[in-house]
Amino acid sequence: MSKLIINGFRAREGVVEAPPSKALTLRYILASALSRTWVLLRKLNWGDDTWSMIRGIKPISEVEVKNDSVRIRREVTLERFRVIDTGESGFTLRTLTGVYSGIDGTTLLVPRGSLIGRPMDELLNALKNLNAKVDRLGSVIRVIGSKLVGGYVTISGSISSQYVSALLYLAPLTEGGIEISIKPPVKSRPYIDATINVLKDFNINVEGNNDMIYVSGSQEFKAVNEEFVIPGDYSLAAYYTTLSVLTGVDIRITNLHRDRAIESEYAFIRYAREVGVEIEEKEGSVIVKGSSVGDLKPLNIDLSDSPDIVMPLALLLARAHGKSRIVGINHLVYKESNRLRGVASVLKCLGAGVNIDEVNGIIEIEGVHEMRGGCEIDAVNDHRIVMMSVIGALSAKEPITIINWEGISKSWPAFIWDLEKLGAEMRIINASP
Ligand SMILES: O=C(O)C1=C[C@@H](OP(=O)(O)O)[C@@H](O)[C@H](O)C1
Ligand SMILES: C=C(OP(=O)(O)O)C(=O)O
Repeated sequence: MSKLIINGFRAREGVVEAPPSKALTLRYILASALSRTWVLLRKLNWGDDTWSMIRGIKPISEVEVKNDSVRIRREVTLERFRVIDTGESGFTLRTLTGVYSGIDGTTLLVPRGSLIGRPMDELLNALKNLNAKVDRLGSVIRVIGSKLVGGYVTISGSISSQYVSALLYLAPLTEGGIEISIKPPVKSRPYIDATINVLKDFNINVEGNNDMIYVSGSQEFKAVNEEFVIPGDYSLAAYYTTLSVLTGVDIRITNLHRDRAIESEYAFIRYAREVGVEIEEKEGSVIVKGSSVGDLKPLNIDLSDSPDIVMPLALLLARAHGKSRIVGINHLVYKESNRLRGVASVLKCLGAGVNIDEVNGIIEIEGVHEMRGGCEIDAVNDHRIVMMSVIGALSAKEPITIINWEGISKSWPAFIWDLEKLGAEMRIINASP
């Protein structure tokens, strides 16, 4: 185990490129694996979750990885037994459980680390109601797949939108399609829309409104283009925005395209503006005017739709003048760690006032004028808690030590180097030789 010591920040360079979208990388890889024609995907997010998805599709597809691109197409194999290591990727485990339910053969899906114990039951029950043969042996999911008839199914919307994404990927593979009724409250809804948009890029027809979605069966995945370029990730770029504000340095973030954003993640830009940050958007770039930030305003908001921006937004609110309240985030406890607790522990180290209510999914934050530091944070190997800890620490008065930070590789393996280029002063101490 190593310790990451954050000493401070000396601005060096103000132009950075947003890392490619993790959520879209995974969606395009999975859809391409179901397409009979070759699809070229460029500028992928190369975090651990992408490798989990690539391992996951290999038994049913041809995959050629070259530089930062991948070519993929569906392959018909006679192989009828597969074991897949899904790593810690919730999206991979859930959507593959759905997809392999509709493909002949037995598949064992093996979750690792923090993914063991994350919720799956609602999805397994929904699939069983569609006559899929799925069960769980300890942490391993066993899927005995076959062509399913399809039908009507209800699923909770309050645990994870990825259950719905799983059913959406499965539906075209069934004979008669699936009608999905999502039981409210529906959390992370824009991620369902992101799945629907990617399916549309593969000629899959999806109908319906908010809580009722219908996807007809026996549809072919046929990519509308031979090539897709993955756009930047607004939920990851949010940490650059936060760094700009907390350190008072202007930063231009390239590779952010409004028209291809996932709304859950783009919402960060809207809230940052509400807090009082000046942000300009032009030609695929976001320019954050950290140097002209005055007093930040507190917020009272519902982030049911946007779980992944809670962490960077909490950092901004920790510097706001007054008390903020974020509600609707019960689902933060089901992520790579219990993120309500993670956010609280980072904010405490920074000296902000914080109160969490895990039952009702609420965080209250009392802003401070200056981030304190001088403490140790256990980032519990949760990539978004690591990012929050590092960015908070870069603006703190006293050095902060972060342990269990290696989980950063889930979505942004180059995070530490990318920040060093901007002027972050950090060092790593290896606890063992
Ligand atoms: O579908 C996706 O790509 C995601 C959906 C969200 O999860 P939930 O739907 O479980 O809230 C989000 O937190 C996760 O990082 C990515
Ligand atoms: C929760 C996340 O991803 P997943 O659910 O796919 O593991 C995340 O990236 O923060």
